[in-house]
Amino acid sequence: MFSLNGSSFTNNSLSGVSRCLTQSSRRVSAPMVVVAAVNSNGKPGDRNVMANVSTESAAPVELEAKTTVTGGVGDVYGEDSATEDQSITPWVLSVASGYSLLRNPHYNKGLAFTERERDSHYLRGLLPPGVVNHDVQVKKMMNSIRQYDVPLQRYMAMMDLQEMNERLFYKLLIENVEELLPIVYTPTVGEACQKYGSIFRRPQGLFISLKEKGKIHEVLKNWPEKKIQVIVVTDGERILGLGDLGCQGMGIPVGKLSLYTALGGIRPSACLPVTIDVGTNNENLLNDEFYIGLRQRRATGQEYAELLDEFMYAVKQNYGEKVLIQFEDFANHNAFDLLAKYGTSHLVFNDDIQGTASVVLAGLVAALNLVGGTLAEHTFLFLGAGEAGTGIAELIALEMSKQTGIPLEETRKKIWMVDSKGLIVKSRMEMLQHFKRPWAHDHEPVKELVNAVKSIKPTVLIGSSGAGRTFTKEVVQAMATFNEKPIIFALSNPTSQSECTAEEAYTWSEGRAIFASGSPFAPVEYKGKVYASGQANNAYIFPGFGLGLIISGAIRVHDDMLLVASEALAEQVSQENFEKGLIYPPFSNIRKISAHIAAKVAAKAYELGLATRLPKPKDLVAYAESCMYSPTYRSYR
Ligand SMILES: NC(=O)C1=CN([C@@H]2O[C@H](COP(=O)(O)OP(=O)(O)OC[C@H]3O[C@@H](n4cnc5c(N)ncnc54)[C@H](OP(=O)(O)O)[C@@H]3O)[C@@H](O)[C@H]2O)C=CC1
Ligand SMILES: CC(=O)C(=O)O
Ligand SMILES: [Mg+2]
Repeated sequence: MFSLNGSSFTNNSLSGVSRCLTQSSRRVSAPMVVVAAVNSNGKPGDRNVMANVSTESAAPVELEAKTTVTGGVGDVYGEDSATEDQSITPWVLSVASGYSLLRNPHYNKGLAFTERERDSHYLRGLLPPGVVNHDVQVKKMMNSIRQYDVPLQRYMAMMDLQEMNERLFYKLLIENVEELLPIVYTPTVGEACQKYGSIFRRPQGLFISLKEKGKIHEVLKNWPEKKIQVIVVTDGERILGLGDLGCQGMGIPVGKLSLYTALGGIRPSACLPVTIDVGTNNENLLNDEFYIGLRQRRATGQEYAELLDEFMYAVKQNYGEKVLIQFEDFANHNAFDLLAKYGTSHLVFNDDIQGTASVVLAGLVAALNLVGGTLAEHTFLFLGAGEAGTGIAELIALEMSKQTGIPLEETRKKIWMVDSKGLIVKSRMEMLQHFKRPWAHDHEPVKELVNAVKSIKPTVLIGSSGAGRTFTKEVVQAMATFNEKPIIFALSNPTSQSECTAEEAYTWSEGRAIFASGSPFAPVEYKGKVYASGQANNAYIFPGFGLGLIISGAIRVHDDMLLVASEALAEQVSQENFEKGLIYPPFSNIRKISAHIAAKVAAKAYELGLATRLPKPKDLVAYAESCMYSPTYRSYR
């Protein structure tokens, strides 16, 4: 659905085949496009009102008298109150048809338009005569994508499809999720971000740079959709384990939001990808003639804080209290502060700190079925004490504390961390960033990971360093000497940054490791047995988590919601999965999993008094499922 400003009116106006709806109230069941929507008398909110009458659904929609084009009732566009010397903008609601219908990704069905639709929507001659159904289109598209050997080419083919036929894109992704997730998400999305400047074609989200300071509220209105429910925002400073990619980080919010739709059932039109561009400290990008972002070093301090603050309040002003803002891939020197600052005023969620914590805790709870013991009986060692590492550690400590009644300060002592300077110990306290301090325990300094492993003797080793191949043979072998079944998570993305490969984990532990990684690895054969590893990635959590917040109308995120999301995910691991050594369920079941996560998160929101959608539905799983977007084609009258 497009609501276009004056400048794009010509491109999208519907030529001779357009028909205007001028009655004050009528049923509409054809694809509708707002072709001109310019604030007529400078009345704030006019464009929002117009967006409300537009709909992506082809289902009949009642247009209330007060929101129709004829003015009069309510005079929402100021047409009646305008004096003769005041100008107003003439605008129409048009039915998308003919060429413009084929160019509209929300409504285009390509060769799946029926004979009747081809007649009634002026499509004759614009399409070849063959008619194929949605299933055949999916089959054909998968064949076509499989022709590409290079993952980045597959990524670009998927992006082209998303811009051409949205429902085909989502059907393809949902039905082939295990094959396509590594394309639209990690690892390929990492390469796409590195090359985003060269492959950039059309806007997939909003770029908000320092140039837009003071105008962010207006910039948000340039986005064609008005009913936004989820925003994923990055400032591009820590893109996966690839570092500062500046404005090119846009691939991440775009990818995450396509998973919100495919995996969590959030309507595509309700998703808004945003990249905040405050510059980059990446010299290669600054010197790259094809770089698409601001060519300056990163703004920091007050300048940074002011831009972010303006953004956060403009979002609330535009989309209301209940829009979910997911912070993604910020550097840790901003991420923790932003979460703390806006956690009390906005519905915010940091995927790297909180989503990752929830998915890893789920994997650990499931792994206990294979190794035995309770969480509190295990000892944890992390390589990497940043957002992911300390976020996971805190949630494990919280869960241990809830299970045992032991205070949090005590349960934290079961968790150790190594950063780039070595083991985090009390003697380093003064020099530590605030988020590392709870993990500084009594121990002599240790520089190398392998020595920390030998000294602490963890049962669980978690890599969250962004540094590839740091779980060496010696490290994995050490884990395997004092653990019958060492639990090893190599969380760093993309694949190049994984702390070890699946093959290394199984081979060096002689097939005994319980292994999961952030980016997927193919099954490994070791001594005649095949080992399939799980993907410990926050993609299991955030789509269902966000859905739960939305369906309950939650106004704040609470740690207990992360715990129940974890529990819901762990419950979805079947006996059959365990028998294969898996601690996560297959992604092919993800929509069912997301509905369960959503139901538990929503239930917790109601319990905590944070839900605003009343009354509470009786069966939250069924309700969550009923709210999920389906990419099935609609029939156009
Ligand atoms: N699987 C998943 O779902 C997720 C995976 N991740 C991945 O985790 C990684 C880290 O992300 P995040 O925590 O946000 O990043 P941060 O930058 O916040 O933290 C990185 C941490 O790793 C430490 N570190 C870096 N290099 C080394 C090294 N060679 N040896 C020891 N420690 C090292 C850093 O040390 P110091 O503090 O001293 O600089 C820091 O403590 C990324 O690759 C990201 O893709 C993140 C979120 C979710
Ligand atoms: C998965 C993810 O969020 C990350 O690697 O940053
Ligand atoms: Mg991330």
